[in-house]
Amino acid sequence: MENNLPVNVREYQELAKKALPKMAYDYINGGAEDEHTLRENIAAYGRIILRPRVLVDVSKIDMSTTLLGYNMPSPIIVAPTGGHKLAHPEGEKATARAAASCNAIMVLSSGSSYKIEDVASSCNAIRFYQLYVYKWREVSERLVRRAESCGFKALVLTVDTPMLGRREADIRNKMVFPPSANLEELKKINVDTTGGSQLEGFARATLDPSLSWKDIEWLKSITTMPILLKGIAVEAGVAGVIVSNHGARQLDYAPATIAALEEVVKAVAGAVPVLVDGGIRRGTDVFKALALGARAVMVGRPVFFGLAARGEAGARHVIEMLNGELEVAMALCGCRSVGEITRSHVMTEGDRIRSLL
Ligand SMILES: Cc1cc2nc3c(=O)[nH]c(=O)nc-3n(C[C@H](O)[C@H](O)[C@H](O)COP(=O)(O)O)c2cc1C
Ligand SMILES: CC(C)CC(=O)C(=O)O
Repeated sequence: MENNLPVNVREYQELAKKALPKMAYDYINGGAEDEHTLRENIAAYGRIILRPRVLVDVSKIDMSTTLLGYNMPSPIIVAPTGGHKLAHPEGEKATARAAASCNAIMVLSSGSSYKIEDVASSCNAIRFYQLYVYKWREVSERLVRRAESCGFKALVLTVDTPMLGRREADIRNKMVFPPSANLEELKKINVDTTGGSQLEGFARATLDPSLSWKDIEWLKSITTMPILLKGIAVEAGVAGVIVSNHGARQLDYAPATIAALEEVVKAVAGAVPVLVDGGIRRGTDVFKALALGARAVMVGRPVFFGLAARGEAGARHVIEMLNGELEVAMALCGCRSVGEITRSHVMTEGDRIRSLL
């Protein structure tokens, strides 16, 4: 197999499907309800066309950028996804090493299989921590403090999950989530599993559905880390926003993220960086997101599939492939740096409709 490595993210997905038990694959791959948004997250990228420039000297391509003052060799970040032990016994430690070897920022999920401290000590890297707010604020507060003392550089507050979306495959499979090492103190909570998915029952029992704007102030009061809001379209005195629909796992019929990006970028008007995730499977997708105003992108399932198929090496290869594809896309579009990727390098559906009027 090592001589016959996958050449794109889709091939990793096929390998992951073969390697994983159905329950794990369905959990990772699935979306909410009709999975309309799940299909749209990808399809909407397909409707954006690139407009290349030629006869530009592209012998040197620089994909580097910055986020919150940190240098990144490329604008690709590993999105927070929970339960990496579902994919590999080394779980988030393997993912962290894969990201670190590419100098890519990884966002560690609140639902990680491994402890914050174990991931932090597994390798040296810039890491962010994704936070869920639990009904017991002190539980979240302790997580924030642990992440901060382990050297995590920013908090990614997920705001689209006051409760879990209805993932029907998980309900059918009676999905059981691997224990989250950081949430030991929530183990004793009574979880009602009559709905089918144990994860959904756990989320209902523990996540705080009252989370609202005022809680951003609370979070600021307990940490000096900058806060990025994930799953959102407005800004509230935070360090950045991430246009995300949680990989289409929460509200079905929410817009495809790439279709919502430009509007958010306009509203934020340069005050803070805007990131996007959901449906990125190609370097050209990253290029399109940057052209529409994203500072950086996050990828979720592709890295998870790489981890499932080939462990740390697979996760690393997925990041490398996406970087390589982005480099080719930039060269073939005549862009030598991310700063040279502009709005005029893409034609969206909206542009096409307007051009017909
Ligand atoms: C298996 C899985 C687990 C996830 N777990 C989390 C999580 O714990 N916290 C979170 O904020 N987002 C979570 N997400 C959402 C991702 O951070 C991200 O928004 C999404 O995966 C991006 O879409 P993509 O998978 O198409 O790249 C999860 C997504 C997947 C697929
Ligand atoms: C509830 C988390 C542990 C995982 C999550 O956010 C997800 O499955 O989308």
